[in-house]
Amino acid sequence: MLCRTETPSPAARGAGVTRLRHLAVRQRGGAGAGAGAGAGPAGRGRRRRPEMVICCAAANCSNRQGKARRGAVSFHRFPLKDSKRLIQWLKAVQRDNWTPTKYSFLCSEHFTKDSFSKRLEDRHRSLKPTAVPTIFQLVEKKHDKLDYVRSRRKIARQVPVRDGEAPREGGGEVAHRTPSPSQDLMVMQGTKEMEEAALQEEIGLMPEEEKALHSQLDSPRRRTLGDHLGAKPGAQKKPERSPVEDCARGGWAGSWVADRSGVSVDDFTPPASGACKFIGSLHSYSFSSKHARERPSLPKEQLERKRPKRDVEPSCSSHLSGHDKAVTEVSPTSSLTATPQKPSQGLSASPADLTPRPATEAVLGRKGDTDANPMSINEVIMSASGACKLIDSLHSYCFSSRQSKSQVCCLREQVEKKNGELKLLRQRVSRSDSQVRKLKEKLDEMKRNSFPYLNSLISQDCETPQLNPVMEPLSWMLGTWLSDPPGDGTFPTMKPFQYLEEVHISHVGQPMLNFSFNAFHPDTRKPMHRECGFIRLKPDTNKVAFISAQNTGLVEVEEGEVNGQELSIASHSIARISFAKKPHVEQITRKFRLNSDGKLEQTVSMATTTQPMTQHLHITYKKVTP
Ligand code: HEM
Repeated sequence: MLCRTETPSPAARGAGVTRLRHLAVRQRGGAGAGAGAGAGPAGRGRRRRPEMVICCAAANCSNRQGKARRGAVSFHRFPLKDSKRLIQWLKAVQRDNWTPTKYSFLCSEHFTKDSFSKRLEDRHRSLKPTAVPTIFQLVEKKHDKLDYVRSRRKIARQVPVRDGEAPREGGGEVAHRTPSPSQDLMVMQGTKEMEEAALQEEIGLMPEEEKALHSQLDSPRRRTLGDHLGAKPGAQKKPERSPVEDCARGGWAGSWVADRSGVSVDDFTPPASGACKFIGSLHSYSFSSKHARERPSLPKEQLERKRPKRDVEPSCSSHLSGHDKAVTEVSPTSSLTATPQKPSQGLSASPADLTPRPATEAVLGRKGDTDANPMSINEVIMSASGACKLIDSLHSYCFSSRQSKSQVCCLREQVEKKNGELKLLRQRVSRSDSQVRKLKEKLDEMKRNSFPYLNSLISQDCETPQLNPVMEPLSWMLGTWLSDPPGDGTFPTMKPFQYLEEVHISHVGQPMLNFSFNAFHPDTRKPMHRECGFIRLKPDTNKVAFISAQNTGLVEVEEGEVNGQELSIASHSIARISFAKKPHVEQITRKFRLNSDGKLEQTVSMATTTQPMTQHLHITYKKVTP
């Protein structure tokens, strides 16, 4: 008897043993199993299916299918996909080290009347979506495990093993199944890390109280999984908790139920399949809701494609292998009181209330389900125990998908970051270009305002025009010159003085030179004497005309000759303003010479009305522009 009563009173233990007898396997054609109690017309096919008897998982409750008047007691699945409500149920049940599976039921006696939404004509009851069991006869826990083990050992001796198969040591509940070594490996490896990661993620979102409950559920799973991982190779792995296991408390009867050896409490806690069960019961909620709800009828080929390629499958897959083998040998039309769900049903449907149904309906599915074809191996795997397997597949797929998405997100972030940086750079360059454009426009505007003539005329042709050939003999005078050293001023009527002077001699392509002489005080730099005018050459001669206007009101023309790099001229005509200061100048002579050191030298002499021709100025200039 696999029943785990919290308080194994003698009566309860006796009831448990009695219930265990109902676990006898009913396999058509199975020598070791008698005719199934529920075997009906549906059980006449070539394949065999296990029979199951629904029993209540509540402690100290012996209700099972068929015990009471039909319809008097209904059985209801644990809300495995509704983690909040599941926790409420588990709190109410108060079973230690126990995890409900899809084959775990509570009978209607643990619910108040208002927990049921309706009572169908066929006496099936339907729980309200929010229903939580509240009616329990809780008992003390002492001796629980010991009695439980005792009862189980007793049951194990009573349950036949597979047809023609010798009892095995350490076989676990599914004694009649013989997984192959490769199938055994499926429980040894898998997606434990994935499950743990996802588990932690989910638990991390839970309130502390829920975490504690999860921890309570998680603990045996880990221990058992670790034990199995450390098991010797080839040893039979604990199968997924099957209907038999879940019925251990209340009287499951399944064809694979047997325990040939002494078993421990762990045998009835989620074994290697625990991780999967846990996922199936709690953690799978999110994944199944995400994936299965969106794709409730995920084709098996698609599932196979999405399942990670590896030699072994995680968690409950080990016994699934054996289960697979066993199931393929049983009749597809065997009577099943609790119908294995197809993948779509198992994942998309909410934890369905399950009251005993006719065998035919159970095999074919719910009313209206016309899929009466025998299920394939994969379907069966995903049916009888395969919710976990399917969840694992989805889980793994989801996890790997998450990883891929994460990588994609990382890449996308990098690309976006690069794009962002590039965009900023473009903006900066654009701003720079714009600023340069604006500055240039502003500068042009200032030029137009400050030098309207240049802009309108001279600036249109900035290049210096070629010197007119007529002026070539005087080309050595071209340029800007600065006094170096300061000039010397003298005259008999005045004290000697010094002065600074800047000279510009240029041309604009015309047959003449333009000049300006600007004298400044050497100390104060204040402007002093200034004059400007033109120098012309008579074409094809060395005759030069010097035309000057001075700021003193004197206008004069000097003429002379250019010989080499020396120009000697003397006043030809002098005019002045009517109010010019006296003494008036009457004659002027000048001499320009380009010295060997590159300096320009000028000497000015004059005669006034009071003084004979006497040197007034002597100065040398250095050239400051080409
Ligand atoms: C060809 C050009 C120049 C002529 C024809 C000229 C003519 C004269 C004359 C007629 C006088 C008056 C002399 C007197 O009172 O007895 C004079 C004075 C003077 N000149 Fe010139 N001068 C010339 C260039 C310069 C230059 C380039 C300077 C430099 C700063 C200069 C500075 C002076 C000074 C300081 C005096 C004395 C005070 C004055 O009367 O203002 N002269 N000049």
